[in-house]
Amino acid sequence: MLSAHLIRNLRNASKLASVAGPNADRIVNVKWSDGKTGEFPLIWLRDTSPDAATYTISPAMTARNLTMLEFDVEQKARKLWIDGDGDSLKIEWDSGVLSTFPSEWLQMRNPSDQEARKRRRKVYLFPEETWGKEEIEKKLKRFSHEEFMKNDRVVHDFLEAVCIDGIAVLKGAPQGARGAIEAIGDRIGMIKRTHFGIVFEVSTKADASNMAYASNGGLPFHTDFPSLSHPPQLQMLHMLQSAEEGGNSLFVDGFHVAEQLRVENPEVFRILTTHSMEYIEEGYDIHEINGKEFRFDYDMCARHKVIRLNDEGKVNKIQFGNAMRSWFYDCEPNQVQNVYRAMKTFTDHCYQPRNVLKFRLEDGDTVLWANQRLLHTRDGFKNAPGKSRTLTGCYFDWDIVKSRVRHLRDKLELEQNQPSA
Ligand SMILES: C[N+](C)(C)CCCC(=O)O
Ligand SMILES: O=C(O)CCC(=O)C(=O)O
Ligand SMILES: [Fe+2]
Repeated sequence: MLSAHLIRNLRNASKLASVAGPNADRIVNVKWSDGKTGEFPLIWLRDTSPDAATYTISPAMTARNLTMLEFDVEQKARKLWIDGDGDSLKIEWDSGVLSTFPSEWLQMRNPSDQEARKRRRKVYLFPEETWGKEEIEKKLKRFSHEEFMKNDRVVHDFLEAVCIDGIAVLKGAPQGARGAIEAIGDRIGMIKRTHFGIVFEVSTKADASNMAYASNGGLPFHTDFPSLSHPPQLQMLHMLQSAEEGGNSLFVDGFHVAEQLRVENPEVFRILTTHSMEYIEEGYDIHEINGKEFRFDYDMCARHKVIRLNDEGKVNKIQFGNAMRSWFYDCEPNQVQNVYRAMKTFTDHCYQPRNVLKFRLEDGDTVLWANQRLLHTRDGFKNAPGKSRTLTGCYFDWDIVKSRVRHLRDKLELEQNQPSA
């Protein structure tokens, strides 16, 4: 569904004035009464025609009925005309199918309108705004846990903040309430299960399966699970019992650090974006599933770059963790020293005070962040007598988180909502 706001804007816009073509490139040219124009590929108009023969649209599904196997990509139109006093474009196809395209439907999707294309790209929710310490301290968004649990708008705003800043905080769940992480997880959608279970507990334990469980010490900056080729994209931690002293949470925006290196140390940037590094994680974790203890043995191994770039050269993934880094470099021995220098410089940048966000999770606070973008850690801590610092945590993937944001934009009729079919 389209937001009332968007529909109003488009309705107010203008009427269709004329249609011409298709031309030799099979483009249909449309003009609106306010002078705007649109170039619509004929075959695209057939393929996306908003009619019941072309699409099945029900509350449970939006899907195209046409199959590519049977679809004639050279098909022609018998007749094209502007109908209803400029309200719609009508096309009668050779096959006999009749399509009706409302004026606002065409404006919204106009492939030759740069604004329409720009608006559509926002549907992927990739508006990352990278940050250093100063920026994030000003804009880090904190929401009330209680409001999050009962108000959909808060769920939307919280998750949207995570899309943009890569991190946001929920304050003040009922203290010591086990189950808070599951309840938040249910509000978001689906928790991503890993070899540490659905929900894990961070506390100092015997036979630790991870460095975070091994001592009250601090940890080095890391992303979780560099041992995986597809590590969870988001991580959440909820503080059940905070330490008496220390145990602060630290975050650094890996995308920001990567961009700094690109400018300030191009050789290090080159090595980290071209040389793959291997990570291993061998051991077992005992966790609970449906009230029963479950032992999972694993032998994880993955190889990837610390900084991964997409096809356009934009930084789109950070993965690094010193605890799981392996011994294998798969390069000539004389290159290894420089790989170490690069990892060292990357780490030094992560720790530079201009880059680090540090705060304390109080009992009942929760933080959700982008695990393939931010590196995180905690500093060492001292427990209050008879108490043990304890957090619970879980993971998510972007598809679920972003789906929730889009769904809420639709349900709450927010301005940013976009059409599906
Ligand atoms: C938080 N925990 C222990 C469930 C997983 C940590 C993964 C890592 O150290 O990379
Ligand atoms: O103890 C903490 O605050 C965080 C530990 C950690 O790195 C994790 O749970 O992934
Ligand atoms: Fe971690």
